[in-house]
Amino acid sequence: MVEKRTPIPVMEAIQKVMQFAKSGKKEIVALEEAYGRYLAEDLRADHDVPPFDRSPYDGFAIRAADSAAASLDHPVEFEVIETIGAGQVAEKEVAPFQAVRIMTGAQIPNGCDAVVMFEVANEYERNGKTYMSIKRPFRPGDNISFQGEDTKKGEMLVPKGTFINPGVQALLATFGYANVHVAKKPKVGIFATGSELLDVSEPLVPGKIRNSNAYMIQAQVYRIGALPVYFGKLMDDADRCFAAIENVLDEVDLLITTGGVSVGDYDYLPVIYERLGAEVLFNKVAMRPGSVTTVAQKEGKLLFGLSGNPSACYVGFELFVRPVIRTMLYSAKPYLYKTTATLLADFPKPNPFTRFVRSYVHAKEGRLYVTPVGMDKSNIVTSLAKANAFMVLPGGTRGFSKGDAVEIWLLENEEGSEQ
Ligand SMILES: Nc1nc2c(c(=O)[nH]1)N[C@H]1C(S)=C(S)[C@@H](COP(=O)(O)OP(=O)(O)OC[C@H]3O[C@@H](n4cnc5c(N)ncnc54)[C@H](O)[C@@H]3O)O[C@H]1N2
Ligand code: MOO
Repeated sequence: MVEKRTPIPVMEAIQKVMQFAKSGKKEIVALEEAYGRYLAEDLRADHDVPPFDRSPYDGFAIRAADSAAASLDHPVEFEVIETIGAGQVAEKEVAPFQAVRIMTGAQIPNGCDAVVMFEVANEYERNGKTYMSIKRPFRPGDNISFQGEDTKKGEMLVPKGTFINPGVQALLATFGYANVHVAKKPKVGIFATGSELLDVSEPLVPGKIRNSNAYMIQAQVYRIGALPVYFGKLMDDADRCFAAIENVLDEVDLLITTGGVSVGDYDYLPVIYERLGAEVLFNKVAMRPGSVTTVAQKEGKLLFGLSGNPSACYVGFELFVRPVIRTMLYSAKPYLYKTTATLLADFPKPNPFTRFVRSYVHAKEGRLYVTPVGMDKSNIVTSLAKANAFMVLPGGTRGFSKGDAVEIWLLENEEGSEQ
């Protein structure tokens, strides 16, 4: 007799898994190697940026008060006493009605409090001296890039868990972080199970199919910033599966298997979890696809038994594995980014279980629209290639119609959600 499994709600299943999600290890990398990693420490500004008042334009630094009487009819004249470029500091004291020729990025000379752009000044020579005149007054602070206007000392720069994108990279360089603490990439072990599986380069023979899950899961692992370790495929043989899995368990931070979790004669994962002495957290979830997703833990290490069916496998990864890995990478928002969109086609299927429909989301005139892609069955591969989101239809609902507002979870958004 085949055991009868009781499905648990998706959110409950996610919570059960997340009880075992904890922050991962850290390592130090050189800033130039840090792109694409996740910060493992909060970074605060240890100085102001800009670190001094500076000129945002090429022009003349003046004392604004001297320009008060300037008008079209009565220009005010300044003697230009020196020139400074970015990286140089003025050497002379600026007296009333004197100016310093200043280039973009140079420190504002002591006593000066405004910059006149070259374009609005008239520069000329007289008796071997340089002068410039202006035809309007300037206020203190005009055309000054102030110390600390970007960031003040002590402010939070980037919290831990931040994805180091080119902008973050620039910020870290600005503050002198030549080396940064990043999350060590969790090692994710992967086995594909099934005697029907062929390698990608093998020709098709009757009854066999190519192993697509291994490649898909490795890419999903890379996409969220972890390191896949593919151990190959396993035949449907309980003893050999057990030995292979037990053998690698110490080497990885978590383990994913695909296939073999349903109730068929060759679905050996339940047997293997038992032999390993692992606690099964659940073996049936009220979701489609991926209802057979099984998760077990052994001494806190999570073992994800994802479905063999490609779409079910994909969904199981994004729902259960992703938030665990993102938590290991210090993210406070480890879940797929959630928002709503307008449905562009009728979706008449009823939803006894929560349904995750592989969909394509696009924006038009400031609104998001969602279209289901391909067939909505768990063995379908083509829909995965077109999907950039899941349309999430709650369990217990009937069909949905074109024009309905529906929940969507974005697959390619770097920013995640808290829940
Ligand atoms: N009597 C029942 N049968 C099934 C049930 C059920 O509740 N009662 N659930 C069905 C559902 S839903 C799903 S989903 C599948 C899940 O089966 P498994 O996760 O145990 O996976 P397998 O049986 O090993 O394979 C399913 C399917 O996927 C193909 N496959 C497997 N591995 C790969 C791979 N690496 N790359 C590409 N395709 C793969 C495999 O050939 C099968 O066609 O069970 C239903 N049955
Ligand atoms: O687990 Mo199956 O994927 O519900 O279709």
